[in-house]
Amino acid sequence: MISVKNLCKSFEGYTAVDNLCFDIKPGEVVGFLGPNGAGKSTTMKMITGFLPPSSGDIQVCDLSFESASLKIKQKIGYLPEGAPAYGDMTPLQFLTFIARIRGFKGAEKDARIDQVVQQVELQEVMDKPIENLSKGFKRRVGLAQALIHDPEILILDEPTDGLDPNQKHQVRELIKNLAKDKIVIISTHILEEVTAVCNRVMIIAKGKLLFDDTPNALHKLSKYYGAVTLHFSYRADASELAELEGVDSMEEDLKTGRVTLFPKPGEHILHLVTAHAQRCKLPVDSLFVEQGRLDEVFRKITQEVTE
Ligand SMILES: Nc1ncnc2c1ncn2[C@@H]1O[C@H](COP(=O)(O)OP(=O)(O)OP(=O)(O)O)[C@@H](O)[C@H]1O
Repeated sequence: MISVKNLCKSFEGYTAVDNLCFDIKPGEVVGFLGPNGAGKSTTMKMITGFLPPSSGDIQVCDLSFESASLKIKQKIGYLPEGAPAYGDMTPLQFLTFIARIRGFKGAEKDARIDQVVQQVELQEVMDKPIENLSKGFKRRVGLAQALIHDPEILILDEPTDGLDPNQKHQVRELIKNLAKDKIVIISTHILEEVTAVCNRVMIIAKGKLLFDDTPNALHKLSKYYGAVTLHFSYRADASELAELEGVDSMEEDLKTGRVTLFPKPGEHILHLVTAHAQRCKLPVDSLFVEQGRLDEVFRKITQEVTE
């Protein structure tokens, strides 16, 4: 369990983290979302013990950094932003170095290294200098060092930044497949990532916590949640759709040719829209219920404090 109370961090008078309060329980995969400079990395650095808070309290598994800094650090695996590593070492040398620091020796050390190398699929680059590796492999080396001691808590700062779509998918699968009783905190700029891997979302802007709930609750804040969007194969008169019972309003995107129908509160309009489209033989080539648009919700939530 991580318990954060009234956490603040200032840099020469500038408040980067402003009175954060939250608890995180085992099994939670938390996505930290926020614009550039929101305070995500600074918060992560304080939870890992890398930076001291200006004020406030952090407890990790009922331990505090003042009295049990080392014990806490043993429980945490941390991938800092940019996955820093010693570039002239090979992954084998780097992971051996980290494993020793984490207290592993002999056969146990070798077994831990083998396990993480397989987990993040580093086999083919183990003897190449890290500085010569692609971004994706560098990031995987960073993940491997964070996982080497099988920590209870994993803190990953932008783990998929700069990866290609296949590599992003692999890292997300890896995070999803981690033991279900771990705490995982990831920071990301990719809104879809939170729905892909997280079961809790925190949105931070200007150091303040603005949203803390499930990805589904975030989707529900979108004005598009539950709306029905159609596309016609050629231009057609959609005005009667706006008159259907249960439809509150209609939005037409002239660029894409898409028509979106917004339901009245509490109404489900899919069956009405499909029935009308069939009856009037509208040339519909796609029709779907919107899950909510995260970019719109993110803008709405963060604009209030950034304006
Ligand atoms: N060591 C430092 N000294 C001075 N200011 C700092 C320091 N570290 C962070 N800041 C400032 O604190 C604010 C929060 O930075 P932080 O890196 O935590 O944001 P972030 O949400 O992780 O941003 P990004 O998404 O761009 O990585 C920024 O304005 C940043 O410039």
